[in-house]
Amino acid sequence: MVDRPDILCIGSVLWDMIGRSASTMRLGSDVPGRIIRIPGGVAMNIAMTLVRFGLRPALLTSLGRDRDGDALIAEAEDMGMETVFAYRSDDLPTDSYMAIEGANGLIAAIADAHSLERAGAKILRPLEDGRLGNAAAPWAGPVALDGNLTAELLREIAGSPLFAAADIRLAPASPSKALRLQALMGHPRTTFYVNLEEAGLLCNTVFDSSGAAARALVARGAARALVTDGGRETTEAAGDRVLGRRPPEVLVTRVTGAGDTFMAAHIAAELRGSAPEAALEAALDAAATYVSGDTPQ
Ligand SMILES: Nc1ncnc2c1ncn2[C@@H]1O[C@H](COP(=O)(O)OP(=O)(O)OP(=O)(O)O)[C@@H](O)[C@H]1O
Ligand SMILES: O=c1[nH]cc([C@@H]2O[C@H](CO)[C@@H](O)[C@H]2O)c(=O)[nH]1
Repeated sequence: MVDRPDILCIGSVLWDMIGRSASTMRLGSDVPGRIIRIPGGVAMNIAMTLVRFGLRPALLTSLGRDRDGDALIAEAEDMGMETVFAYRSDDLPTDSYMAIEGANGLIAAIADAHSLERAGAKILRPLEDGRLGNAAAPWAGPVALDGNLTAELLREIAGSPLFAAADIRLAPASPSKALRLQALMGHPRTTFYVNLEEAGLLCNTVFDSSGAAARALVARGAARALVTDGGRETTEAAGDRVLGRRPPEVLVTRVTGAGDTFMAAHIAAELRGSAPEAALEAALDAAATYVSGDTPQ
């Protein structure tokens, strides 16, 4: 018997290959550095952060029946995630992502999430075959949904009875995939977690504050939007309700992963029953602690 997970993480679970160099890099650079392979993909990154906040996430993703897939399953199990609902494909390989980071930041990255895209709705089977729900009694808990899914599958999810009772928390995968999230505009139970740039992409403009961005997302049909803006004010908007809070002032030692930390801490606080103000403050506190480097990565 499988215990009911606290939350479903739906989307990319893959291997990140990250090449890092202390040199400033440009097109054509060939420099010494380090290359590491770590679990990644937006759904996996969110799941890893949710585990840090004491939740047990289940992964709904596509993995090959290959060594890379087996190794990812083992890593996820070790971290305390539920992996039995992951779709294992006989013919599609496990996905991967490759990034080059220089002293001057991310130089370039390629996300090969083709297997996830080709698997399509197969990753959602546990939501309809009774293991996690079915059309008559759909999953009624939280779902972290990742913008690596194709726009077509996201549109299908938006109209599906399988998600009619779900509390959807949506996260973008990359600026180039931000527009895919538009499929969930108008969905009555979807919360968008985006930064200021992603909010601008979704609204086809450039915002100068999270308040303007969150209000604009709601005007475009988002049931709820949380817009972060680094060390500047974060805003939550839902219907007519707008809540803005400034993050605590801290000395920043790392930034990558701040958005995931904010989202996971906010979800965890709400699942504990916190009111909007307390949940937002808990998420900002957790993200501030994270960016100031007080917690292990
Ligand atoms: N300089 C900072 N001071 C305090 N908190 C910060 C700072 N930068 C980021 N944070 C915290 O992290 C949250 C998310 O930051 P940001 O808006 O940069 O997200 P992001 O761009 O999605 O991050 P990521 O680097 O993970 O992609 C902020 O709302 C804030 O709570
Ligand atoms: O298109 C995508 N780009 C990046 C990611 C993931 O985000 C992290 C980097 O920002 C990294 O873990 C990568 O796998 C993804 O899943 N899809």
